[in-house]
Amino acid sequence: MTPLLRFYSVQDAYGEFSNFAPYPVFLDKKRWPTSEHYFQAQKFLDPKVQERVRCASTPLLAARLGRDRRQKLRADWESVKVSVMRRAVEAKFRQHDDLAKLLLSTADAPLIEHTDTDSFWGDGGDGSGKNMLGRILMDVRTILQTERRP
Ligand SMILES: Nc1c(N[C@@H]2O[C@H](COP(=O)(O)O)[C@@H](O)[C@H]2O)[nH]c(=O)[nH]c1=O
Repeated sequence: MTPLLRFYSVQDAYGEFSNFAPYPVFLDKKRWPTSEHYFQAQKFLDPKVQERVRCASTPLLAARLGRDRRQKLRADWESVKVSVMRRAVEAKFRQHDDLAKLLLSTADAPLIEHTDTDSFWGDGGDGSGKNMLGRILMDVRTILQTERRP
């Protein structure tokens, strides 16, 4: 059995898989400093608010802006958030070949966002979470494996 591969902090092993890792993505005709900036900005439909998130100086500040409920969340957020994340993560790995190679080097290892602060995107710390970010990474890995198979 391939051992589980857990990641979370940018500074730790496989921190490149975190949305906070400093890999810009180009999407919707704009450059986003991290996939987190893109993801958080999509919570809002107002282009001015999106732009404020895009220009946040760190991914943590982008996440704070995205999580600030003084700004109204778009009404359909719950139904679109997984596809938004998929789009951000796929762009990140397609646009940085070093990252694509790192992802492919994990072969068939289960990828787990290991954190007790998030049981939707992460594993909830005890494995009870949905690990949606890990699942999306594994889906992107499958796409890249299929495309690059000789
Ligand atoms: N890595 C990481 C976090 N986790 C990330 O937060 C995002 C989900 O945000 P939300 O849906 O607003 O709760 C998603 O990218 C998830 O991977 N949160 C943090 O505060 N610090 C961090 O280092």
